[in-house]
Amino acid sequence: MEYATVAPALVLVLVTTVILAVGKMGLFSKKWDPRGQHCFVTGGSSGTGLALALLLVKRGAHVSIVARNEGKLQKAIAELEGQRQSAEQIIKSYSFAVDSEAGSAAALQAASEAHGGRCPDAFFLCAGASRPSFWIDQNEESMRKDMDSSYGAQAFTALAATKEMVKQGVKGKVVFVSSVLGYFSIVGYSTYSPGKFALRGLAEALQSELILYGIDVHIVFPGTIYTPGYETENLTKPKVTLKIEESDSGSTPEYVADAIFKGVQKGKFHITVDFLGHIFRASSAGSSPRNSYLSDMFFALIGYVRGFGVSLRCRSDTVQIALPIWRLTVDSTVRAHRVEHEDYLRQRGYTGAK
Ligand SMILES: NC(=O)C1=CN([C@@H]2O[C@H](COP(=O)(O)OP(=O)(O)OC[C@H]3O[C@@H](n4cnc5c(N)ncnc54)[C@H](OP(=O)(O)O)[C@@H]3O)[C@@H](O)[C@H]2O)C=CC1
Ligand SMILES: CCCCCCCCCCCCCCCC(=O)[C@@H](N)CO
Repeated sequence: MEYATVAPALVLVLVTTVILAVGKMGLFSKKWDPRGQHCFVTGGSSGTGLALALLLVKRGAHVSIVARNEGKLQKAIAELEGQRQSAEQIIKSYSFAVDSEAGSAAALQAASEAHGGRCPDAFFLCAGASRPSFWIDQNEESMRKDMDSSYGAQAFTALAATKEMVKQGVKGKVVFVSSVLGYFSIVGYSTYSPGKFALRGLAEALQSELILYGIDVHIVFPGTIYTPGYETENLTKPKVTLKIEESDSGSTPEYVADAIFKGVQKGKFHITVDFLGHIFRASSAGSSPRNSYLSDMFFALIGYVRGFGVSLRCRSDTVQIALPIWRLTVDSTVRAHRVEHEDYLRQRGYTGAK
């Protein structure tokens, strides 16, 4: 191609990139301030939800936490009270199961009553649970149940919240908490990942549709978080799943809460909290709204090299190139587990004795 035709094209690409990048920096937009706002946090009695509720209380927000277990809620409220910034702050807990529209609407109504009937300004949907186990052990009931605790525990609250915000003309925020397992998956998560992927689908539809009402939508994709929920899931997690997860260094709930808050403040749509998350976000973004075109390009490049690593597998199983080859090592870890798994299948009566 002639220099005369390539040069203008390159300049055009460069100018467009700079315009998009500067536009996304949000230099001229005002950051969200939770002070005096009513924040509704589901799953606020434990782990990430509790850390987020604490952060919001420290920043002067009115906070309502929702979860099922009353004892855990009371303990959390004592912690939140300890961080109160002013006597005016309304800090309350509500015991409801939020994996149905009725439960979510009832929780929302109860929380609104403390504010003269006005619905909350921001919804942080942290409720959820995972129960890692082999696919072979599932049945229709367990699949539906796990879809309820991954997808339903957030989707129905989003529905109830949207209806109320629209009715009252509140231009609020809805923040979903998915997982990096909403971008990819591994052995053991066949009933959890689908719900976390589904949350992405829902968030993308709502990011578009709720523009109609001036409601902002965000979705978070954290890796391992050291929480009570994580401790519980590890009690039954297949060994091979634990092994693969060793390569994820994990984060504290406080670190994740801080990253969620900053992401929301900056108006990011897909919020990832660590390097691992950034790579998976950039390499599975498709045509989802982007945060930063420049840094996404960098992370996507690493993602691309990862793709290259996977294609090498066709020729040899032994090629090893640091990080890009991660996916390869996952498959070989699973393959190495086959012999042990055959015993498992026999013990459970799935296959006959040899
Ligand atoms: N920990 C991790 O490694 C990761 C977690 N995540 C996601 O982050 C979110 C928070 O997890 P984590 O920080 O570990 O929190 P925990 O598992 O420690 O706590 C979960 C909270 O959600 C509440 N909850 C669960 N189901 C319901 C329900 N149906 N109705 C109402 N409340 C409910 C629990 O209270 P109660 O049981 O009393 O109702 C509790 O307050 C979840 O959505 C999880 O999937 C994402 C990536 C990694
Ligand atoms: C590009 C190469 C990077 C290499 C490192 C990748 C390691 C990923 C391992 C899997 C992490 C699983 C996190 C689960 C979080 C979660 O949602 C559950 N704890 C359920 O609560």
